[in-house]
Amino acid sequence: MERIVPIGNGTKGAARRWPLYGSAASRAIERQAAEGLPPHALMQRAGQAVARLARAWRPHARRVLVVTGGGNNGGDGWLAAALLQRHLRGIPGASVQVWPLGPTARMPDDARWAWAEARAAGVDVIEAPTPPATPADLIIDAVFGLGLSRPVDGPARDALRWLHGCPVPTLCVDLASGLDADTGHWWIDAPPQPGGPRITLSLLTLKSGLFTGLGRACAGEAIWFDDLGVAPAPQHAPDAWLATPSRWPDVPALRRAHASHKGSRGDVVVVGGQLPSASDGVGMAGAAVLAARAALRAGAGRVYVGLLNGEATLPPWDGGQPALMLRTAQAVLASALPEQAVVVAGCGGGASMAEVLPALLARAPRLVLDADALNALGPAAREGARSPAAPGDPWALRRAAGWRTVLTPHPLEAARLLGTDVAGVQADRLGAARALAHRLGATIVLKGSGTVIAAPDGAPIVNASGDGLLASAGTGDVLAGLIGARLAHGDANDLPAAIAEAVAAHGGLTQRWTGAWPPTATDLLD
Ligand SMILES: NC(=O)C1=CN([C@@H]2O[C@H](COP(=O)(O)OP(=O)(O)OC[C@H]3O[C@@H](n4cnc5c(N)ncnc54)[C@H](O)[C@@H]3O)[C@@H](O)[C@H]2O)[C@@H](O)CC1
Repeated sequence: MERIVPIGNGTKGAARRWPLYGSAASRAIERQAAEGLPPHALMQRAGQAVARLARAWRPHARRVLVVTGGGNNGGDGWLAAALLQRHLRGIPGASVQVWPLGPTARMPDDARWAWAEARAAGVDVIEAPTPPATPADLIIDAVFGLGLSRPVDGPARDALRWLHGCPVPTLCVDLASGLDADTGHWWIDAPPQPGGPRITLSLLTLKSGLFTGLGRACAGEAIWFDDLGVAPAPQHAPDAWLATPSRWPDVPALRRAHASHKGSRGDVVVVGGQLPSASDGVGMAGAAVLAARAALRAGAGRVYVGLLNGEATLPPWDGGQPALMLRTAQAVLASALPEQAVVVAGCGGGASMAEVLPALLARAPRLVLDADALNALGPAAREGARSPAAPGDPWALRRAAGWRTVLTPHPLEAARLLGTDVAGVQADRLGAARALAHRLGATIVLKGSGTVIAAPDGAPIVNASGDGLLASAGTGDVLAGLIGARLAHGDANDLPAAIAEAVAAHGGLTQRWTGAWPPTATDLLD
């Protein structure tokens, strides 16, 4: 059994790249494993793993309440109840209660066997928890696991509303009941944020839905994994990969490179940051500066900022990072920078972005499109999807030239590009990122909890770092700058993997934060 998140520093699991599986692949792996094992062996191992983690996490819990559903997730719960009952037997005040939701008569074979074990061990079966509001020291949530793929209503929904609002420490078996294993969609109308301390133990496989969408919000402080002694066969291709913790930017490696110079670290130019015009007075230059500062901070050799809107006066320098080279976007376009540097386009670009985007699409072999660059290309990208071989289609030209294009949409920007809405994107983030990558022949970084990095080929990568502290203005600009710097370093051969390193490093910025107040985007770069 290993803890997957939060990611520890230097732990055994830290350097591993974890395969993620959805429900279909998990069931196929389970079927194959079960064929080579004695009856009920997997459920026995699952119940043992649950009981072991329960005891390790809450060693002093005396009153345990196990809430079970009618499938094999419930079976895991029944077996854990049996084992905990045996462990606590004879201890004054100890009790193990099971609250079955729904009839036990139609349970699958494994679960029926586990139910019989629990009854033989003498667990107390109850109809519903009675007040007080904290009926136990520990709750085990074993209602739904892989088997949930539709909304929950009726008594089960009421029970889950109670369970998820309960302040008692809760161990979720496989998945928090209500979470979709494939997508991280939440199937009940209760808040996904738990009412008390919570952890999740994923069994047999790590499910994709644990790490994106509402997965992390529902799973609690930690996600643990027990493979039940099963190694998936090669034919079971992962649906996604969990990103490894990032060692980038690798400061010791930069230190060792005695013979390097700023030119060998690569150039980044950020094009965006609309300056306020006399007519509208709206300026967004800070966004481009943030992206540029992030690129510089992450080790890019030279970083330029091409600000939009020539009417306004260009600030002479950035007082916070005087090493940045400020100029107008027109001056950038008049130079060879679009061809030679990694171009990060869009941060704070406003409506003016549309004027420079066609030139950047046509000229920049390494292009990161963020924010207003994405807004500027919305209809064009959709048009490209309908007729990808249309003459002059920049996407077809970029693909043919083997140029690198990275899009970093948040869910609303992705929804615009896909012609859907935010709910549609969030309901299946892996699918949305993959669809966009296929459509444009580009690499997509779909931001949000569990950022998804999807290329046209191969399984997507899901980022595991970061937390709610990233939900503030400017952090997206910082991410775009970090991706630019990562691509500027010459060794980004595996593009999605390289981008995943930048995304992981971005998430890691909040992990370092120890302040009493939430950080601003600028604070994260200090
Ligand atoms: N069979 C085994 O040996 C193993 C089973 N495992 C466990 O088994 C789980 C999968 O078991 P199942 O396939 O039985 O699925 P679940 O136990 O997740 O759910 C199936 C049950 O939920 C009901 N259900 C589904 N959606 C519902 C809804 N919206 N409203 C009300 N009821 C609903 C179904 O009618 C069925 O009774 C895994 O998540 C894992 O916890 C693992 O421990 C691996 C080993």
